[in-house]
Amino acid sequence: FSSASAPLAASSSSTAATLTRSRHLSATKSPEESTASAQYQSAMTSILSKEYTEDDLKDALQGLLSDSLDPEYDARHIFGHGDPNHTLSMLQKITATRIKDYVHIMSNSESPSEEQLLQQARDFAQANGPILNLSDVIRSQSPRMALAAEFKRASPSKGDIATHVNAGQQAKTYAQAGANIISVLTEQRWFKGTLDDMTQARLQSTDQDGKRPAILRKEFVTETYQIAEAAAAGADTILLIVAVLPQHVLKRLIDYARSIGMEPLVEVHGDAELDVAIEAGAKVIGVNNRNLHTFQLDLGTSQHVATELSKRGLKFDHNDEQAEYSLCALSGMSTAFDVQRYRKVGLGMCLIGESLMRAADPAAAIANLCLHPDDFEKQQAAAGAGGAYTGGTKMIKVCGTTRPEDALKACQEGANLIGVIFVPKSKRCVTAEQAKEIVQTVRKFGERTKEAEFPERSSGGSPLASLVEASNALQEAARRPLVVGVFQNQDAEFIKQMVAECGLDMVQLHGKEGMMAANPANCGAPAIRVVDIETDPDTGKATSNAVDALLESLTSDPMAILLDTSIKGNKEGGGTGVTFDWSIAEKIQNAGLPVIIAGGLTPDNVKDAVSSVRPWGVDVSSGLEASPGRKDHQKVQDFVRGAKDAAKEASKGF
Ligand SMILES: O=C(O)c1ccccc1N[C@@H]1O[C@H](COP(=O)(O)O)[C@@H](O)[C@H]1O
Repeated sequence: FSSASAPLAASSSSTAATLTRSRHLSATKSPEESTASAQYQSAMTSILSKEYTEDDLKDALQGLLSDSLDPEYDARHIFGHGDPNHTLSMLQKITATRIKDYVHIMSNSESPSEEQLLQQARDFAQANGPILNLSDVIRSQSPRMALAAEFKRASPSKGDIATHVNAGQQAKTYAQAGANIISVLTEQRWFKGTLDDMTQARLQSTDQDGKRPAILRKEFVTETYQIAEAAAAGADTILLIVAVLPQHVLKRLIDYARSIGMEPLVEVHGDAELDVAIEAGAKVIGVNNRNLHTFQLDLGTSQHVATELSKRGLKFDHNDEQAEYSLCALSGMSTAFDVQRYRKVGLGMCLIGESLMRAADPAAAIANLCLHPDDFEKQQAAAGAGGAYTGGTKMIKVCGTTRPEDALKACQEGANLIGVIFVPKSKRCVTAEQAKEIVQTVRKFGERTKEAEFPERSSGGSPLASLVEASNALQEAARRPLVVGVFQNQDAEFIKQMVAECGLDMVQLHGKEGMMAANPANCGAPAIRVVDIETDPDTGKATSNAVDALLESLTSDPMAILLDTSIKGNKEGGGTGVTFDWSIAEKIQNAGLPVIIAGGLTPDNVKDAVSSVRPWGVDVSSGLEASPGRKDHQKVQDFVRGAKDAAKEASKGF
C-alpha cells in the first residue's frame, strides 16, 4: 500500500473527491453504479437490522481466539474470559454485533473486496491527499495540547445527543476552531453514525490551503477489512480497543494499519490493558477515563496510566522530542481545567465528544479549552467556561437539619452539604446553639477540626469561568461533608456573626440579596447564590426568560449557583416543596455552568431529576421530613442512595 502512505499530489477538487470515493458512498454515479449502489444499500440495511442472541454474540467474541497459539495469554486481559456464564458487557455486545455484521458484509456479493477497498483508498489519497500520521499530528502541536473533537449523534446509554447535526458541517466548525483530529462514530445501531458521516467530515474539514485535521474512524474494529474500509472512506487512523481485542489480534491490526500508512489510536483503561498495548507495539495510546465494561468514569485514570508508563521507563512527555509514545485522554472532559490536569502530567491529546456535540457554540467551547498553555491563564480568564457541563451529579445537599442525629444520618449516607436554616419564618429555623452542635457532628464525621479551606481563585476571569473554577473547588472540598448556613435577606453582620460563632463552612443566600452580596467578604465565608425560578403554580412553567436572565446576571462573587422554585405572586422562595421546570437547569448547564437544583425534591422524584437533567447537585429540605424540622431517616437514606444510584447510572456511557 505504498502509494497511500507516500505523499501523493493532493487535489482540492471536491468533485474528484466524490467520484473517487468507494462505490457505495459515491454521490455521482452511472446508471449501473446506481443500481449496484441501491442493491448495496439494501443489503446493508438488511444486515444492520439483524438481531443476534447472547450465545451468537459470545461465539463471535470467542471466534477472535480461533487462530491464537496461546489463547490464555492472548485473552488474559479480557473481561469474563474463561467464564462461560459471564454476562456480556455493553462494549462486548456492540463489538460482537459488529463482528457478526462484518461476517455478513464481507461475504455479501455487493460488498467491495478488501483489495478493492485498498484500491479505493489509493484513489482517495490520490485525489484528496495522503494519509496523515496520527503520531506526527499530535507531536507537531507541542506545547499545545492536540484536540480530537468527536462527532457523535447518540450513544447507547445517553440516547440521542445531537441527531440533527450535519457531520461535514460540524467537522468544518471543529477544524476551523482548531481541532487537530476529528473522531467520527461510524457505528449505526447505537451511535447513529455512518461511514458517509466520516467521509463528509474528511471532505469538508479541509481548508482552502489544503490544511486539514486527521480523521479518526471510531468503530469496534476486529477485522483488517474495517481498516481498509476506513482508508477507502477517507480516514487517517482507526481506534483499536484493547479491552475487546486479544493480544495477537491487536498486533495484527496495528501491523496492518501501519502497512497502509496509518498510525492507530490504541485505547486502554487499566494497567493490564496498557501492558497488552505496549507488547503489541502501540505508539499512540488513548486512556479511556471510563471503564467500558462498568461505564464508570474517573478522570484520574489518565493520570494513573501516565504514572504507570513512567514507572516502566517509557518516554511519552508531549514536550520531549525524544518521546517514543504519545498519551491521550479519552472521555469525560469539558473544561480548560480538565485539559490543564492532563497537560501537567505530559499528555499530548484530549478527545472530547459529548460536551462539544451539546455545546450551543462548539467553536467557542474549543477556544475556551485553552489548549495552549499560555492561554490557560489568559484565554480562559477572558472567555467562558468551555463546553456544556456533562460531569453528572456530584453534590448532594440535605438542608433544613435541626438535630445532630439527622445531620449524621445524611453524612453517613454520603451527603456532601448539610444545611442549617437561619431564616426566622422557616419551620426549620435553628438557634446558634443547634447549628454549632450540627457543625461539631459534621466535622467529627469528616475528621476535621476547623472550617473548610478553599483554594484562591484565579483573578480576572469571566464570571462563568470563575464560577466553574469555584464549583470544581467546592466539589473537591465537599468530599468530606460541609455545613451551609441558609439566610434570606438578612443583615451581613448577622451572617458573619453566625459564620464565626457556629463555624459554618459556607452560607447560602436565599433571598433578594443580589449576586454581588454572595462575596465572601460580605458573608464571612464563600456563598451559594440561590436563583429563583419563578414558577406559575397552575402550569408548572417558568414565567420569564430565566436562562438568559441568569447568565447575564452572573458575577464572580458566589461559589456556586442553586436554582430553586419561587411561586409566582409569593415574595420569596425556599422550602416551597414545589418543583420548577427542570429543562431550565439543563439549558443553563449546556451553556457551561454546573448548577444545584432544589425545590420539591423527594426520594420519589430525585432519580428522575438526576437522570433527566444530570445536574451538578441536588438539594432537598421539606421532602425528607417526618414533621417540620425533623428528618425521616428512611427518607434521607432513600434520597441519597437514589440520587447516587441514578448519578452512577446516568454517568455510564461511551
Ligand atoms: O426550608 C426552608 O424552610 C427554607 C426557608 C427559607 C429559605 C430556604 C429554605 N429552604 C431551602 O429551600 C430549598 C428547597 O426546599 P424544599 O426541598 O422545596 O423544601 C432548599 O435549598 C432549602 O435550602
